[in-house]
Amino acid sequence: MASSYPAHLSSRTAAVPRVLSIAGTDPSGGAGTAADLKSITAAGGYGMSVVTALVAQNTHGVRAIHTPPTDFLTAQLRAVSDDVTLDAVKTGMLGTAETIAAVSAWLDEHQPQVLVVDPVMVATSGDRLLEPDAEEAMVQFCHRATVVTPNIHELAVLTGEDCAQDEQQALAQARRWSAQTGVAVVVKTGHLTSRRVTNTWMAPNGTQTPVESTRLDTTSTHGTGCSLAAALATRLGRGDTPEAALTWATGWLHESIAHGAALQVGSGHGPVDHSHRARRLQAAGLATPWLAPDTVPAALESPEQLAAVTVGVNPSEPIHAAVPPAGPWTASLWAAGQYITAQIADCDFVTALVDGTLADRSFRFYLAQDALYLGQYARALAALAARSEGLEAQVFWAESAAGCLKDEAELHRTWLGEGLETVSGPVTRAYTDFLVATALGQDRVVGAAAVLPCFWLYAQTGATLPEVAQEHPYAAWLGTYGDPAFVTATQGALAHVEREFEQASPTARAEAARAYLTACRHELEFFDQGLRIEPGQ
Ligand SMILES: Nc1ncnc2c1ncn2[C@@H]1O[C@H](COP(=O)(O)OP(=O)(O)OP(=O)(O)O)[C@@H](O)[C@H]1O
Ligand SMILES: Cc1ncc(COP(=O)(O)O)c(N)n1
Repeated sequence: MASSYPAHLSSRTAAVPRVLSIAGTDPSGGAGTAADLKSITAAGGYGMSVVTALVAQNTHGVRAIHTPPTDFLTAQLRAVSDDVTLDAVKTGMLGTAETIAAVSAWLDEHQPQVLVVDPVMVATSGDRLLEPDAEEAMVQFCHRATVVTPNIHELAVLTGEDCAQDEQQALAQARRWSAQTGVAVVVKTGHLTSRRVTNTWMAPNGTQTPVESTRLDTTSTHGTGCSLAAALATRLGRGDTPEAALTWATGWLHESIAHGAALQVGSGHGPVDHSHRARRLQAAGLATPWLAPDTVPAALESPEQLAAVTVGVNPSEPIHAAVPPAGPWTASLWAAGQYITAQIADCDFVTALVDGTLADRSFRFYLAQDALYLGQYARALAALAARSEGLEAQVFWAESAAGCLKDEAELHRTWLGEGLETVSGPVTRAYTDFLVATALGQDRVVGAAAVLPCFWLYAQTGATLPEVAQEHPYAAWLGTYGDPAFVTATQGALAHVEREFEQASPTARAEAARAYLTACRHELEFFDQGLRIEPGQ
């Protein structure tokens, strides 16, 4: 693949690439220049915009198009290029043959290193955005591109063939056209009906790099083509390889589409949420302490005092514990931690795992971190065994530690194979360091409370998972949650924590409650980290 890509591109890196969008407007903010600028920003670039046409449109469709004189278009283009070095240019709606000619004339003098052409012809609403007599000019214009991003209808126009009926036909059309023109094509199957949506980078030498994602059942797809092309231009302008750039753009767009409906913008085909990832990562990066100093009283005399602790927003209905508490102390731990149990059940990672839309890379990262986690969790359990006095407790924690190490080995054997990630991410490391330090260095009740959420919340997740079809991509993994031996182990852990609480001092109990709530939060972070990795690196 690298051999089919101009060498100067893969050797360049621009920290914040300067990216120009040349496109039409959408005052409702979902497509055109608005989508491009949001996408360029989301992809890590500095966005600039030259307007080809003013389009009166919203989520229902186009009402009117006003095309400013081409002289004015040229003036805009020159104003930018006289002053700013461009790392990438993306074109969208060009509208008329005159506009295409003006942009072509400017490109003759300012050929950028990356030119992504989205050959916009017809909007999602069915409205034409390119005059019919400009189609041939658009086809010729595409020859200038580094890569073109047609949907299957536009690909048919480019190639002069009938619209592809399936992905193989689309790939074959793109392969022929790319070989003839020397221009790469991103073949998009968004307009087909298969469960997977694949964006494939087709290089002129016929090399194909497919990037898979899952089809989302949503009407929030206004501007998806614009957004994909603008994000792709930005990542290429940054110096990413085509594979890395397309993987990033596809993964980011998937998240943006998935959360588009929540924006509640318009009543037609709504926009995608370009900023969802940025907002999510910003929230994940906040350094606010998880527990305010006075959340848990300094001493806990009774379980009722603990049950009354409120950390976050509790669910309106109390959550039923699939593995019941072993007594009043563990019942009050459950009550105090419900706000986080609810968040785990609703978190994006678990939701995507269950509906099958989780990216394979995120899943594999999670598994690798899980194996690393188990190796350290076993140490925390072994520390509890070493510090326990009664034989039964000693055997229970030691057997749990051994069970963990067996599970870790099994994870490697069955799921991970050789040569996968062997370094703990910061989220895993923070959790395991906390567990090991607590189990070794604090009162035993505190260590026992800290290791409990891993038993209890995992068992809860397992018990509340819906049945999934056999062809579900993660069916086999989801099946492992149902292991009855794990429920028995959780019951054992609950019984020991209950006993430790009964025997502990009020101040040690308070510390143990804090450790339990902190570990619950670590559980949430542990799932969520799978969505914080950078795709396409
Ligand atoms: N329902 C969906 N589920 C998941 N991803 C989607 C969906 N619809 C679109 N996409 C993503 O958006 C990309 C572009 O969408 P599409 O194939 O519809 O292009 P387009 O027709 O050029 O877009 P537009 O209609 O905005 O001009 C797809 O390649 C895919 O990555
Ligand atoms: C200015 C402009 N450019 C492109 C599109 C295509 O986007 P979609 O097909 O999603 O409506 C659009 N509607 N408006």
